[in-house]
Amino acid sequence: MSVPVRNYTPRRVNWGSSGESEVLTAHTGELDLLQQDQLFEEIAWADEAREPEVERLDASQIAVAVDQASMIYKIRSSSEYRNSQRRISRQLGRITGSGWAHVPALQDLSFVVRQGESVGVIGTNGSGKSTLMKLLTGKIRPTTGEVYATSTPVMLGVNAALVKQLSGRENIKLGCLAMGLSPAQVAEKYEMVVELSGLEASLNLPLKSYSSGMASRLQFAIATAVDPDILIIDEALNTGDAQFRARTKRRLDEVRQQAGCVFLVSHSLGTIKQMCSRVMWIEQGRLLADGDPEWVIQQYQEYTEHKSNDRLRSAQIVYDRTLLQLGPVRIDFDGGTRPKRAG
Ligand SMILES: Nc1ncnc2c1ncn2[C@@H]1O[C@H](COP(=O)(O)OP(=O)(O)OP(=O)(O)O)[C@@H](O)[C@H]1O
Repeated sequence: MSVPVRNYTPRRVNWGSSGESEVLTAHTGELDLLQQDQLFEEIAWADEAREPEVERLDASQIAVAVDQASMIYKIRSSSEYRNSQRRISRQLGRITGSGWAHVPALQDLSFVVRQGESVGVIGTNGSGKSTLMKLLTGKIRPTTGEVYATSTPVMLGVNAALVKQLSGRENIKLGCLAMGLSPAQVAEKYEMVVELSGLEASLNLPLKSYSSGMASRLQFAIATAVDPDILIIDEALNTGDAQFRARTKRRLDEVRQQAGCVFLVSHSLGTIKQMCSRVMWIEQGRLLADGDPEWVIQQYQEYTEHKSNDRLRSAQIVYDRTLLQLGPVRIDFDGGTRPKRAG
């Protein structure tokens, strides 16, 4: 059975005051026309409905499929804000049922990740990376669209519970049991976890004597004991030294070889380059780039450099130019091949 994935490629780009426009197709050399100093006035989808390209995929190779997923958080507005606006808000509230604010976090994301891929996820603060990971684990449901996963992804964050009063050894055993391993499986995995943590010399000490980097390493080592099909790592590797990263890479390679896939969310571009075969850049809630790590990271660095020097227009140009190169994906499933929904 197979899952067709459709690529809609045409987009219309208008730039300059002359109102020139040209339909560009993603993945063509025409994009060279767009030099960095050109001003983009507008980027919009081409209105013309073109026959989509259909790429045939084997469903057994798919780990995760995200289909036009958007996420809007609905939160209560702060009381100070409500108080300062009381008179107006009371009147408005009568009409709109207010007191609630809507925070858009992700907009219309579609992509497919295959078994064996290691995907780096980058983006500036608040761009939507963690929200996407929460969608993948099923912790939250998308406001619109759908997220599918062939098995429940295991999220490894820096906040996994460790007990401060217990030793490293006891934490390994407890942590593995808490993740659902049987005592026999814990015994089987124990040495691997110890080796991966690289903390042999400190394992008899209580956890409260560990540095935050040591604690993160232990968390990481414990979490990878479960051989998850889909592993999500959120920032946990940043604190590790070069030796730890080398060991981690070996373990992640093993996880991938066991037909799994790995998502690594990190602000450490060096770690991402070292570990990942594919990089997604999420910015302002949109999937801006998805592909070769070197290329995506280069665009991202250019963008953040402009931003940090307050060159907002230039940053916007990099944003628009990068978005142009992304071939949007639309997902259709054949009957019976749909993986289960995440969550
Ligand atoms: N529980 C929540 N309720 C309301 N808004 C939220 C919630 N979680 C995240 N947001 C908002 O959603 C947007 C995306 O946040 P998210 O945490 O996904 O970004 P991020 O890329 O992981 O950021 P960072 O790199 O700083 O960790 C932000 O505007 C954030 O304020």
